[in-house]
Amino acid sequence: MATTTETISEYVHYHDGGIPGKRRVLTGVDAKPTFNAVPKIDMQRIYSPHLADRQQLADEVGAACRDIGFFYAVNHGIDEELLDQTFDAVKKYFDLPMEVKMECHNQKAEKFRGYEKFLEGKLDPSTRGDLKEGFLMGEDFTDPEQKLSPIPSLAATSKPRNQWPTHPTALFFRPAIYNYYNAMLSFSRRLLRIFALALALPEDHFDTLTTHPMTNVRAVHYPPQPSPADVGIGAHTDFCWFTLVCQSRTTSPALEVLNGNGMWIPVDHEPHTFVVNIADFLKLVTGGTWASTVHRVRNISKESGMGEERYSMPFFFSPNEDAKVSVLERFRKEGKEYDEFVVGEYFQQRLDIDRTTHLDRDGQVENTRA
Ligand SMILES: O=C(O)CCC(=O)C(=O)O
Ligand SMILES: [Fe+2]
Repeated sequence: MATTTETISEYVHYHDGGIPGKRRVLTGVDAKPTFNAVPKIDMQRIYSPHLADRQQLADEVGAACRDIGFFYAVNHGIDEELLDQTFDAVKKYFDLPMEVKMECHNQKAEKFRGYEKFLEGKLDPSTRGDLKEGFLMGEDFTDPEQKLSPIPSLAATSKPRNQWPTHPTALFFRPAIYNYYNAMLSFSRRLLRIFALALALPEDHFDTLTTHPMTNVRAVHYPPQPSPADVGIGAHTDFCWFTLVCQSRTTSPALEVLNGNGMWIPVDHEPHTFVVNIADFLKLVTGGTWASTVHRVRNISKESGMGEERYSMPFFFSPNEDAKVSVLERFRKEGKEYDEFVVGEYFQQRLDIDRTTHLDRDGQVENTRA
């Protein structure tokens, strides 16, 4: 992908729903109407006691979810100091010696929770691997910080899932990540209600599906990439309901979003905002009306002479692991059958695919969805 994504290339390659896809690059008279920027949406109305305000916000959010699949959430109400402190903790964690980080190597955990080494992820098999290191945590009924009671139908959830460092120099990390996680979780629950309104559903429509949601924070460190052939994270769509990303400042934009003409649109750092993107489950329940848009990260700051380290903190939010979801009534076509699927099973399949698939350059599926 990184090697095939310039505008002179004929196709852009990516992973969509775990399936290799490609999109033709359309220029000149072939170009179709699509987005060329990611809009900023003022989220203050999410806290309004007036439904009319929340509905107005939902209308703006709905248009972005349909036309782009991405938007910046500004004025989101999450304490800016908390975000700065979390970034500080994340930088400090990645600066720790490798042996301290490797105590929690993600290969030791069932759901790849814990520390991921440089080049261990490889979303684009045409590269040498994702030029990033990360730390993944998520829902865990045994972590007291989450104040969750085990759900009888999910016996497995009472086993620990997260791995946390025990080395004295790394103990600061867990509380810092939990401060961020808890703030993001509350905000995400509110945002889901806005999504419901945007889909012309009652505000609480998704609440029963998200009583004990699947969630993840992934702290990521992208060093300046030495070569244009490298990629921080290969082109992909996310497999959750939606993602909120807080990104650190780099002079050159690093996060990029693929538009309908196969062009990469940069998503600059905007201080103290979140980049929100729709992911596969919301695309699925809306019958494809909302876009789970392909994106990637390249930390090209070295090329501009700056050589800045980049950090990001995606928060992934999904329905309950045992929730069954299908295409919403209003997006169904008459006479067509729709399968229901269990969220946790779909999630695990995607996790397995991401770990095992390699793009077969001859066998790719073309996908031209904007
Ligand atoms: O680092 C970023 O800005 C985005 C990361 C991302 O796309 C992901 O982790 O799925
Ligand atoms: Fe992503």
